[in-house]
Parts: sequence; C-alpha cells; structure tokens
Amino acid sequence: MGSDGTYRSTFSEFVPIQGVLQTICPDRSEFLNKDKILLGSVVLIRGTEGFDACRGGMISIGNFDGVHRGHQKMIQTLVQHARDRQLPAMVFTFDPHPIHLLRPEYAPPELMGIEDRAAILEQLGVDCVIAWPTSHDLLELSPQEFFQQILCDQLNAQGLVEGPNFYFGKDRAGDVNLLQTLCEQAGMFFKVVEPSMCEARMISSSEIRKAIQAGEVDQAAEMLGRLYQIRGTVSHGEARGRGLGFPTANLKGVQTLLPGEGVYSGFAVVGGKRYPAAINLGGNPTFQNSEAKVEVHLIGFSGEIYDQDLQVEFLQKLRDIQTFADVETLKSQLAIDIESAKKQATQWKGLE
Ligand SMILES: Cc1cc2nc3c(=O)[nH]c(=O)nc-3n(C[C@H](O)[C@H](O)[C@H](O)COP(=O)(O)O)c2cc1C
Ligand SMILES: Nc1ncnc2c1ncn2[C@@H]1O[C@H](COP(=O)(O)OP(=O)(O)O)[C@@H](O)[C@H]1O
Repeated sequence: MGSDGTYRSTFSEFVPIQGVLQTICPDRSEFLNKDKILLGSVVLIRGTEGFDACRGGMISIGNFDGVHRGHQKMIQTLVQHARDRQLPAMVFTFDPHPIHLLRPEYAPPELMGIEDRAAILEQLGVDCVIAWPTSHDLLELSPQEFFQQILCDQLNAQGLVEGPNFYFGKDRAGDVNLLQTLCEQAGMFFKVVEPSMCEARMISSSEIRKAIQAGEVDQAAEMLGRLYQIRGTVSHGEARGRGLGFPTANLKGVQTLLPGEGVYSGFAVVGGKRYPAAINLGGNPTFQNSEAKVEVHLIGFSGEIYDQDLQVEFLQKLRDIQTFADVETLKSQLAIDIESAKKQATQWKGLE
C-alpha cells in the first residue's frame, strides 16, 4: 500500500518502447514521452514487440467484448491474485478476434472497441492490456506451442486466471484441464473462475448480443452491469424533426452492434453533458422512408450539435416503430414517448 492507502506494486515501472506502447487515456498521453510509466496507468500494447515492458505478470486471456459481469468477476480474481503476489495484472486479447481470419462471414459486430474495453479493464485494476495481432501462424499453434511460445517464452507468465469455457490453440483444442496440467508442469499458478449467471443463463458476450438484437436492452444491461452504449457522430438528416417540434440528432459511423428496430428510452451524452433521450432506431415509415437510421431526441436540450461525437445509452424498448395515419397522430405519440423516456431516465437508479 502507498502512503495514501492506494495499491503500489513493487513492479513499479514500465519501460515503453516508442511507438509500441500506447496509453489509452488522453490525459495520460504525457507518459508517452517519458521513459517510465507507473504501474496502475493501464497500458494498451498493440504489436508483438515491447513485451519486455510487462513480462512476468498474472494473465487472463480472452476477447472480453462488453467486459460483462462474468468478465468482471474473473478480472477481480485476477487482480486480487496479482496483488497478493506483487505482480502486474495483465489481459491478453487477440486483435482482431480470430473469427475475422477463420470465418469472417460469421464475425458478429462487437459490443465495444478495444480502447473502451481497456478503459473498463483499467477501472477493474488491470495494469496492462495486450492486443496481440492475430495471424494465421498464431492460429496454427497447438495448445502446447501456444502455451510455451507465447505465455512462457514471450510473456514469462507467472499465473493464469480463466473462465470454465476457455479454449486455446489450433481448433480450440486446449481446454482448462489441459491448461491446468501445463501450468502445474511449469510451476505456474492457475485458477478457473466459476461462471456468472443471469436468471439461469450463463452470461456471455453472445447472450448479450442476442438480447440487444432482440431489443432487450434492459436484459443486456443486467448482464453487462452497465447500460449498453453506442457512439457516433451527429450528421444532417432531412431537417424534418424540427418542424415536428421534436428535433432528432442523426447518428452516423456507429462501429458496434445496434439494438433491434424500435423506439427506446435512454440517455445521450454530448459535450460532456448527459441528457435523458428518446431514440428511434429504424426508418420513418410515416414518411415513406425505410432507410434505417439512429435518431436521438435529447430531452431538455436546444442548440446545434452537428458533427459532434454523441454517445447513447439504452434503458428500455418502449415500442415498435409504427406507420401513423397522419403527422398529428405521430406527433401525439412522440410526446407520449418523450414523457415515458423522461420518466424512466429520471427514475433510473443504476444497476445493483
Ligand atoms: C422517440 C421517437 C419515436 C419515433 N417513432 C416513429 C414511428 O413510430 N414511426 C415513424 O414513421 N417515425 C418515427 N419517428 C421518426 C420521425 O418520423 C423522425 O424523427 C422525423 O421524420 C425526423 O427525421 P429527420 O431527423 O430526418 O428530420 C420517431 C422519432 C422519435 C424521436
Ligand atoms: N433536443 C434536441 N435533440 C436533438 N437534436 C437537437 C435538439 N435540439 C436541437 N437539436 C439540433 O437539431 C438537429 C436535428 O434537427 P432535425 O430537424 O431533426 O434535423 P436533421 O434532420 O438534420 O437531424 C440536431 O442534429 C441538433 O443539431
């Protein structure tokens, strides 16, 4: 413990190699120009060089898409065991996910990008996130070769913490039983963390994707341990919303999974401020427009936010999109939606 009561590891310094280590938080960019980075500022490493900086840690391997409640429990265990041994807690992730090389047509949209994952992992106490470039050569390694060449030789891993459904090596041939044996032989610590459940279902990134696609964003939030969010840039639409009395910011460039079509309650964050929001995901059939859009009405906001970054958090699906007989009926329904969204956002106390 440091004098201020916070954790300080004896593994206190990283020696970054310029251009290889990247700090993930803009306010840490100052570290890039120094030759030492304090442990505790998570480092996102892209590339296969520069590992000298963070060898000898306790490691969890995985994709960690969404960093859901199951991941969180695993990472808490990882951090606790790393701290007990005065070692850095490290996450090893493949970039991109192996499915993009093996069966790209089945690659699902991500729940969050690597920077967002690393930021949440940091909040959980992780010291270093490695985004290892996925290659066909890497995916050809047998479980034993992967263990020896990557975990032992490259990373000098001191221990591993995984979930029960972890597989590794070519064709996912290695499981936790094999990993246990390999760790024992290498004199390495190994722990399997019990799966986290949500109403009898094991929490997984794919369950969360299914819930989001089905519009069950509240279920997804339960599994994630936070509201599901997307981000994009506000672009110009048909400038019809203002005339209706309900301007909507049209979001473009969303890189992650979109919830299923419908009208949702939630929050929108722009310029560092958070507003309750009513969100329309889909077309405007009342105006014979079927183009799928992401439209966000920020409740209690006025002004221009074109070209600004906007983040949307989803609370609940309110209804399906409808084709209204006339504009007045649409406007009456919009007023009701906005009232419901406002009420839900105001009453929202967060997740337990
Ligand atoms: C909360 C909300 C619910 C909406 N529901 C519907 C709907 O059920 N049917 C529909 O045709 N359009 C719906 N809209 C979309 C409006 O038709 C759309 O905001 C309007 O056409 C403005 O488009 P613009 O941003 O291109 O100007 C909804 C918009 C919001 C904000
Ligand atoms: N409360 C609000 N919610 C969303 N956008 C708003 C709001 N107040 C003002 N705006 C501005 O109005 C724009 C949306 O107006 P709208 O008439 O729907 O035009 P467009 O079709 O270009 O989206 C937004 O991009 C934003 O710049």
